[in-house]
Amino acid sequence: MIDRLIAKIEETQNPTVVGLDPRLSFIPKWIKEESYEEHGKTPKGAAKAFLHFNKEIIDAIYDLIPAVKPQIAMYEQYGSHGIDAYIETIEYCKQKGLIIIGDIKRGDIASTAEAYSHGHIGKVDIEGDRFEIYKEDSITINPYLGYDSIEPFLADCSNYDKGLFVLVKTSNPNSGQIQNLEVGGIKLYERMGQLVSEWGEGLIGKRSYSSIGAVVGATHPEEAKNLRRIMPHTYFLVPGYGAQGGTAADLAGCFNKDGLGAIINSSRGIIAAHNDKVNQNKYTEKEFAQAAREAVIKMKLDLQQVLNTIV
Ligand SMILES: O=C(O)c1cc(=O)[nH]c(=O)n1[C@@H]1O[C@H](COP(=O)(O)O)[C@@H](O)[C@H]1O
Repeated sequence: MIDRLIAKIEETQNPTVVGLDPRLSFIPKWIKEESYEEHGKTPKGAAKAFLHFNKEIIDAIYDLIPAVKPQIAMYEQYGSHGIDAYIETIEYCKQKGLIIIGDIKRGDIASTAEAYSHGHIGKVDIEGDRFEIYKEDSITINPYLGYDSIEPFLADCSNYDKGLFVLVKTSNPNSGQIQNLEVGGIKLYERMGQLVSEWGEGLIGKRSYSSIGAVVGATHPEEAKNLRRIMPHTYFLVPGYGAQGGTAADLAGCFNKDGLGAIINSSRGIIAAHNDKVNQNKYTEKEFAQAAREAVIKMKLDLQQVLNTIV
């Protein structure tokens, strides 16, 4: 998976992943009204509005970016219709050649983890016939139950060229309550960084990076720099840029000297750019996808400036 992701990052010259985290408040009124008219003001109406919104956003930006990260919670809350919208969003993005990082943050063990793995990145077996269900290329995993919550995914990563992004140092304000505790003379997130690096050793690709990556928040630049040193062969998925306050200056420590090593996520900053205060009155309701495209271009320039200081 990691070699495919790096190839797409190089092709687009853009280490950006756009988070597809739709909310009804971001969706233009005309899309919601069309959907409610056909499907009612119901979970189905909401899920169909998400799908329409996502497709227009993807049409406007797919040529500029290597990857998308749909956040499953936004869809799952609407039950089976939401899950259908999640799956159809992934299929649409795959048709456009994008790498899919499913933000599912699973964290169970043993046979339960194996079921998550088969459903999301492997295949499910029904009486000897095999089916791909969600079709992500990579998924986010919570590792704080230990190796038993990682190991069941490794076979599918290897068999189907898939990957994981494992939470190491998360972007949220209170992540330090647990992740920065001292354990055996180092911080817990540092220990987790060592472990994720070890767990990924069997899945190193041609470009010397592992398909087992790490989630490292842009909002904690010192910790990111520290982790970059601890885990040189681990790709970082970096959320927290933009809406959560992470800036370009905070990102330099996430990259390696080769200009690789990190892919930066922005969700609201791109897909809700038309609602952003700085863009007030700049876009009509019909121009939301154009607003997303312009936000991607702005982010790309911002990231290129960071990369210019590194390589
Ligand atoms: O795993 C993630 O993607 C993630 C980890 C983390 O530490 N912080 C974090 O914000 N995220 C996700 O990244 C996205 C951030 O969205 P914005 O703040 O709107 O850019 C959401 O989907 C979060 O669930």
